[in-house]
Amino acid sequence: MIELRQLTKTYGDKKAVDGITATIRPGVVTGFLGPNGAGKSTTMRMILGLDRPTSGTALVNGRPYVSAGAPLAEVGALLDAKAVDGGRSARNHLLALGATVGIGRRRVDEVLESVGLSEVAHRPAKSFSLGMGQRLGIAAALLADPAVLLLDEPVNGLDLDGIQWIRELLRELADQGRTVLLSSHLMSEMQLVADHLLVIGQGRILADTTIDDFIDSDGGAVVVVSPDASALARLLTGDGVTITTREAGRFEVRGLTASVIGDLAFEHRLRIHELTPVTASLESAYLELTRDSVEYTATTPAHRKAA
Ligand SMILES: Nc1ncnc2c1ncn2[C@@H]1O[C@H](COP(=O)(O)OP(=O)(O)OP(=O)(O)O)[C@@H](O)[C@H]1O
Repeated sequence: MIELRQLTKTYGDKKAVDGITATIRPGVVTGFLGPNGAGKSTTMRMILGLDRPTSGTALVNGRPYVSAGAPLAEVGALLDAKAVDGGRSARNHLLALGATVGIGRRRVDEVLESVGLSEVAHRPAKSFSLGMGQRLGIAAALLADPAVLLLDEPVNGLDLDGIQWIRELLRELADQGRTVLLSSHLMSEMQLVADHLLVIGQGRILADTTIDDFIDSDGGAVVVVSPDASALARLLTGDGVTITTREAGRFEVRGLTASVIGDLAFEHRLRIHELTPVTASLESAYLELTRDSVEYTATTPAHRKAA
């Protein structure tokens, strides 16, 4: 179990993590999600004692991780899959790591087998593809059989097969009663692997919920294409209705059904060329939730609200 209580990290006048309180439970895969710069890595570093909180606490199994007796056996972490001596073989890398906590060949070979690297175990790590490197990083995290796993962007760069593999592995680890926390800024990947979501934006919690409830919280939207878009958007604007202009003549409405929009347009003699309900998806719920907290955005017009 990981417990965050009012966890805060300030760099200069920037709050990278701003009073996060959450409990990450054993037995489920928790996805830690947020746009670039949201504070995910900083939070994970504080959990691992690699960064000191400005205030608040991060506890692993009831105490700060730095004070854990056998750190490798307490928390398995993948923070940077490239942090490997590339000249060493995968097996030697794990043997060297294992030697620090009395883990020998048998366990190393077992872990190599479980991440599917047995056949390339003698190849130098620098010859590994991105996906193989991620597998090696995960092998290192699993080595001492920890009860808590913390994986930063573990599916980054993996192909669909690799993502499937991680999903099954994480499910198995959670089913064994472990605490599994993994971060990503991509909802599409998270949707495939997590049961529970902790969503942050600009250092603050935006959602702490199951994936199913997260999807349900998004009522879906209706896409409207109309040559009278401005007049129609003005007509539809009201309490509980959100209108987002995607491009000239096309906007998205939340809070009204397609039939209500169609009837209103008809009554006011406004033309509609397209009226399409969009089923709620995790991706759309996520984009909606984090829209105002995206720190680095390439284009703004797509998110502009209609007048
Ligand atoms: N050592 C540091 N010094 C100053 N600012 C920092 C430092 N580390 C992180 N930050 C800032 O804190 C904020 C949170 O960064 P962090 O890396 O935790 O975000 P993230 O959610 O992991 O992002 P990404 O998805 O891009 O990895 C960012 O604005 C970042 O620029």
